[in-house]
Amino acid sequence: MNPKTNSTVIETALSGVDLIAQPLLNKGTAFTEAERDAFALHGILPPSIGNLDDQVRRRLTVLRSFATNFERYSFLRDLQDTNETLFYALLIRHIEELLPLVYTPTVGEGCQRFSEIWRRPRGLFLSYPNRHRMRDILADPRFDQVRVIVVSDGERILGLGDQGAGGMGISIGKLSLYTACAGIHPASTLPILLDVGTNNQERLDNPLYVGWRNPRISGEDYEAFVEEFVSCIAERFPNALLQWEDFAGANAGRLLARYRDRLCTFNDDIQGTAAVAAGTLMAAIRVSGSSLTEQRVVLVGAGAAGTGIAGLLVQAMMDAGLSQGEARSRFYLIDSKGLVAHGLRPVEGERAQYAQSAEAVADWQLDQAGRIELLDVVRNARPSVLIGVSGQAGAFHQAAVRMMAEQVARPIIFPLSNPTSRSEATPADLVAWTEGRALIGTGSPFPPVPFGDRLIPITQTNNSYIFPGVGLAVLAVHARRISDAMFMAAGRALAELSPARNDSHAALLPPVDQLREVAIAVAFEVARQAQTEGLGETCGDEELRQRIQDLVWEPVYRPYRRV
Ligand SMILES: O=C([O-])CC(=O)C(=O)O
Ligand SMILES: [Mg+2]
Repeated sequence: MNPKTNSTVIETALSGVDLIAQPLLNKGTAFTEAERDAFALHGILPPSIGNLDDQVRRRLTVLRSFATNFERYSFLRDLQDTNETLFYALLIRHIEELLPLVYTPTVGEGCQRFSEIWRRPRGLFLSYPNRHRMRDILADPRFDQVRVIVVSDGERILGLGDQGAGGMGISIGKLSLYTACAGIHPASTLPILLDVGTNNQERLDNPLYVGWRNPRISGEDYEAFVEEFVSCIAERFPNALLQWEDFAGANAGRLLARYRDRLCTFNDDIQGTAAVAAGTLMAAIRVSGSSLTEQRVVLVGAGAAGTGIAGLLVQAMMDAGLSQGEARSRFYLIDSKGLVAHGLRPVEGERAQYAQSAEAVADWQLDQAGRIELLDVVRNARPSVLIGVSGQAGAFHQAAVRMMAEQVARPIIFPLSNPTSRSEATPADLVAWTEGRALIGTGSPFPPVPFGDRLIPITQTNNSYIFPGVGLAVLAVHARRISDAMFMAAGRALAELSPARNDSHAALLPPVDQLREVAIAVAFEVARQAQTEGLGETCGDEELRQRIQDLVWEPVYRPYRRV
């Protein structure tokens, strides 16, 4: 194996079915006559010799013929495990059509039904019963080139909750985007699922379930297991990037805080979501003609993503001149117990920093349960920005959105929960309730919404605009750590690329088919920030551009030489 990044000739000792069985080396019908001679492939392959273009066309035709997106997802997963070059060529050339299959929303169903379609191993399952073998499992020389790892414990998959071992689907999907959007070589990526059991009774009762059939371990056992995992990763991959994905709220924040100074690591749901929300917000306020420091932000969902967004935006407001106290007072966090405010209820954890004071809400209306709900927050706080990371479909209800639209000319509304079924509101409703004035960003993709004689584009405000570029930056300058300022740089770089800069009717973020250009621009700014903070190797801008470019792997068939 060991194909070198973009090297022209690949040397391999494999031949015949062994060569074809390697997804990174397999070319299927595109093996040439000379290669069929040299690698003993005659007879194994049908006689017609094709090429990548033919293969992309053929697969696309088959893909489109399926009845459901889940079948398409499953077909693509199979293709990834049999011919990765073709998988990525297809994905990159048809990214707008395929991204929603490989990633949100369909990846959600892919995780829920993971056991049904499990066929070939991809990535690593590190299960609790195997905890003493972790070091040995990771020692496999197949992983020598690994530079980017995505790990999940499957407890909070998108807004779909605990999927146990099915969470592997999310680690695989995220890493596919590192390759599709940033050109990170597939051989340098490793999806990992920490299988610590599941509390999802449907999974536990399902005879097909492939995970460890046990309730989740928690407390000290869980902490010790994760500690062992991190120690093994730090030892085996001292220069790799470790991305935490879809851990449940309390674990997500705590693990990030514990490990962010020990290795090069970040949590995508906290920091990636925050950066894309901040970048899209900066683009939106330019359209609305207001400034960041004037915004009043209501956040529905006060878990790790919510406090991550608040944290980054508070910092951005402080960079723009507000004091910390002033900046924090602009935020209204709402969780399942209503507004997070002192005097009304116990307030603890990260969210306490953003709790409104008892005086500020003294004469606000409480509901029968003694809570302050969204409608009363909107009535009293008069927000200009409403962001949802709650996983609750319908949380942005008509009365609240209509009231917001009476109070501000261009309400900025981002229902960010995934997949589509968990979006806090549909863009069509938001457009209708605000007479087309809302500036909308959604976590999952939505089609444009017709309004009067125009079509309003709906911006997909998804982490995929951020993390691929962050990964590229880390590799380009061998970053040792990842700071919040690096995510701020990513958000700002993204805002600079907004099509709405030149046309206020355009989308807030570039279209999905420009994700590769976005990743390169984001990588450059993130890498420079790492250099400024002394967290990565320094070099001039020209060299940095070249380093980034040199990392970008293209899915094309390269010639092979037998060794
Ligand atoms: O995967 C996505 O689309 C965004 C994300 O991290 C999440 O919703 O957990
Ligand atoms: Mg996530």
